[in-house]
Amino acid sequence: MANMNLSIIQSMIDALDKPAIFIRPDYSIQAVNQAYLDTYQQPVKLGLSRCHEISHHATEPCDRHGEQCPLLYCQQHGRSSSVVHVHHTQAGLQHCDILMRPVRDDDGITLGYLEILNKVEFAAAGAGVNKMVGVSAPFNRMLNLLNRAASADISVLLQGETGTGKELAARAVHDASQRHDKPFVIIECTGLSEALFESELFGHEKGAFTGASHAKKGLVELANGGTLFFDEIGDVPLNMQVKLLRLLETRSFRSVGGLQPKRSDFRLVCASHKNLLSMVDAGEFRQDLYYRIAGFPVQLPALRERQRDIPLLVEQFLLGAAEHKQFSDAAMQQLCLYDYPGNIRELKSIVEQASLIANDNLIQVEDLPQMLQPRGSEQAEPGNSICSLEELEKYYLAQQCEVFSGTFEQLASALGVSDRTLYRKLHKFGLRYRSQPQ
Ligand SMILES: Nc1ncnc2c1ncn2[C@@H]1O[C@H](COP(=O)(O)OP(=O)(O)OP(=O)(O)O)[C@@H](O)[C@H]1O
Repeated sequence: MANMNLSIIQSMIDALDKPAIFIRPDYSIQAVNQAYLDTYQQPVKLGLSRCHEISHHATEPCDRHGEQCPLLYCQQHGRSSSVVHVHHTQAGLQHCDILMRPVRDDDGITLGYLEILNKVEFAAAGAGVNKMVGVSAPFNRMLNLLNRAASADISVLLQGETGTGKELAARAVHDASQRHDKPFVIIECTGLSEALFESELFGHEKGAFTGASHAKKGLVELANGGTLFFDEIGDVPLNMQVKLLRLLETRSFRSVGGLQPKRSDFRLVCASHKNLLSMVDAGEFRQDLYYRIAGFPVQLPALRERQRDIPLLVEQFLLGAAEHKQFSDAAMQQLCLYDYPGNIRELKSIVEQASLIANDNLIQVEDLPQMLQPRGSEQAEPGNSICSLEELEKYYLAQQCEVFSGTFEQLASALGVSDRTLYRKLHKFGLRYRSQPQ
């Protein structure tokens, strides 16, 4: 590449305050800025060092290790790519949101790729800190979406089964947004009566109703400048949905007993474990409200879709429950095989229970709750955990859904089954492959 072009690119990345490099299609780093050099441990030799050697300490590109390679995506699709990877940095393992763009000359010839890195501060690849913990591909894909949503002021809808971390994700969006130093206000929608709904949300004036001895600000007003989080929005009854819609459309409201309209400037985040679109179809949720709240929908993966994160989460929860204890290999295997209908919350409670039950520092299979005991364990040797072939099949499928990088059809073919059979098996085990047809 002409030196002229390279010096322009160098000046361009020098102007960025985020770590950035310019790489060639063979992954070699041609230009690097100071922020990048400060972030990573390995020294960069221009023209020789390859990006994956610096960020992953790996001799091969990321896609050989089951991660989506942003450079490959740019090459295949001719457009920018964005993905979250876990990198080796001076500060240890860290989630980085990578934005990669092809750089072309005046004739449209691709000169190379610009890679800009953005640390995902609200996630952790190791236990010990109060952050969203995980390293699996479905978890990293979710981080990528949360990070993107956080930087805009768009309304975010978090959908996922109970206990998948929706409230934690809502806080992460707030903490990573420009509103992070303003209030984060939670509205728990389950079980709110109409009267409570209005006075909780909009506040009331003195004497507005019996017992209103003083005026009280509502949650909407308290959230001014910050984020308003509606947890379990699917539980808001239809007659209250109209009032909610009006608030969201105008950002203005009237307190109970008040005459003057008030305004509040808030960022909206909603969560639901129910499928809101099905509720719209069933006439249980207003369609106009759905489109108002679902500016940026994010699906949180179930724990059974991110089995790789279980040992890390277990370590995290042991730190809070019994720091000196650990699970035996057989017990950890059982933990990884279980379904977790209650997701991360259930895992946390299982870890807390088992660590209390274990008499010594090594938590054994026998210390786990009944539903995690291997089938037929009455006949099995103590500590010898045999799992059924069906469990093994589910475990293997869940792993492949996480690491396989091809299409749904390619996954079926790699597993030696038809598309229909794969679809049926995934459905049976409550699993989903990311590019699975609906
Ligand atoms: N990635 C994670 N790392 C560590 N802890 C997590 C993670 N995700 C969730 N948790 C923990 O799991 C528990 C459940 O999380 P949370 O309350 O955010 O789930 P939820 O989806 O909002 O649940 P619900 O649908 O029941 O309201 C909490 O104790 C939370 O701290």
